[in-house]
Amino acid sequence: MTLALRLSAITHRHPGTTGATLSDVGLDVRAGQMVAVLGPSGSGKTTLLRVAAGLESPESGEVLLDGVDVSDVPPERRDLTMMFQKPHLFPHLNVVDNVAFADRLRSRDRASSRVAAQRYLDLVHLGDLGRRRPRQLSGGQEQRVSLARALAAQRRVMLLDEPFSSLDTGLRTSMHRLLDEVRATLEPTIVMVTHDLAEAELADRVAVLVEGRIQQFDVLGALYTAPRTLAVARLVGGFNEVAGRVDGGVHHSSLGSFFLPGEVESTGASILVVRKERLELAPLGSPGSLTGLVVQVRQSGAHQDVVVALEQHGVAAGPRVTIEARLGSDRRPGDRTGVRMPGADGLWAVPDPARTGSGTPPPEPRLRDRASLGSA
Ligand SMILES: Nc1ncnc2c1ncn2[C@@H]1O[C@H](COP(=O)(O)OP(=O)(O)OP(=O)(O)O)[C@@H](O)[C@H]1O
Repeated sequence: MTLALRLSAITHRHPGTTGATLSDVGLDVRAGQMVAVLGPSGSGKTTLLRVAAGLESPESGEVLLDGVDVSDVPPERRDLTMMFQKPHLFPHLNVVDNVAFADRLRSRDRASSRVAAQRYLDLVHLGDLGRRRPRQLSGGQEQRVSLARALAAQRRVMLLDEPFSSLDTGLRTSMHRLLDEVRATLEPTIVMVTHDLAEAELADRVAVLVEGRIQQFDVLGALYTAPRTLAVARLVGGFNEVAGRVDGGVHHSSLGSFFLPGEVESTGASILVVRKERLELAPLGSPGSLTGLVVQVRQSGAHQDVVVALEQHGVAAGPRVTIEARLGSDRRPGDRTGVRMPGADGLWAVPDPARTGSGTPPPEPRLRDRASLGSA
C-alpha cells in the first residue's frame, strides 16, 4: 500500500516562543488508513496538522504527499482538506451548495456539482436538509455537513482537528458510527487529532504526541499492553506504577522480583507498570500473594476499584495499588487482603524518567488513576 502522507523529521517553533512545539516528528499514513494523533492539551497536535496543511512552515523537516515533497507548496495547492472543531460553513449558502463548493471552485457546473453534493449529504444521513441554511441546523447536523463537504472535496488526505469535541456524548457516538460507515464506503485517508481515547479507537493506528514528540505509534491495544514510556502509560490510564530496576529481564523493587516479557526494552531504572484489571484480590495468606490493607473502595463503571496499601515487614507502608474487582467484592476499607500479581504476560516496564533522564518529563496526567501510585 502506498504512503499517502509522510511527515518527516518535523521541528517547529512558534514565533516568539523559546522551546520547540514539535521536535523531530515523523508520521507515515498509508492510503485508506486512519491515524489518530492522541495527546494532552498543548502537546502540539493542532500545530502538527497545520504543518501538514501548509498553514505553518516548520523550522526543519518535510511534508510529502504521495511521495512528493510539498513543503514549499501553499496550502490551497496541497491535495488535502482540513475539518475543524467548529464547522465554518458559509452562512449565505444553503447546505447543498456548501457541500458543492469545492466542485464549483474546480469549475464544475452547478447542476452536476449539486447532484454530487446530494450523494455526500445522503451518505451523512442529511439528504433531506439540502435547502436549509447553516443557521437552521443543530450543532450535530452542522458537523455532518462539514464532514460531507470535506469528503466532497475528494482530497488525498483529510485532516480532522478534534471535529466532534464540541458535541454531546450521544451525538459524538453517532458521529463516530458515521465516520466508520464513511470509511467502509469511501476509504478516505484520515489523520484525526483527539485527546479522547474512545475516539482514538476509531483509528487503525494511534500516534501519541506528548510535549511535541511522538512517544509511540502503534495500534491502540499496544498502548494498553506495551506502552513505550511512562507518559503513554499515564495518558492511557489504569496502570499501577512501581519504581525499581530492570536487570536481565527481571524487575526488582520493594514488591519483589518479577520476570518481564522478552519484548520489554527498558533496562536500569525502570517503572513496573501493571494494569489494574490484571491484579487480583486473593484470600489473605494465599501462596504467592502479597498482603496489604484496603484503604479505599470506589465504584468505577461496572467494576469496583479497590485501593490497597501493600505491607512491607508487616506495615502497610508499601506501594499503593489499585485492583479492578468485580462489583460486589466483599472487601471494605480496613480489611487486610491478599493481592496476586499477574504472570509475566501481565507485566511491563518503562524507563523511569525521574531517574534516567530519558524521555520527556511526565505531564500532569489527565486520565490517570490518581490512587495508582507506587514507590520502591
Ligand atoms: N500561533 C502560536 N504562537 C505561539 N504559540 C502557539 C501558537 N499556536 C500554538 N502555540 C503553542 O504551541 C503549543 C501547542 O499548541 P497546539 O494548539 O498545537 O496544541 P494541541 O495539542 O492541539 O492543544 P489542544 O488539545 O489544547 O488543542 C501550546 O503551548 C500553544 O500555546
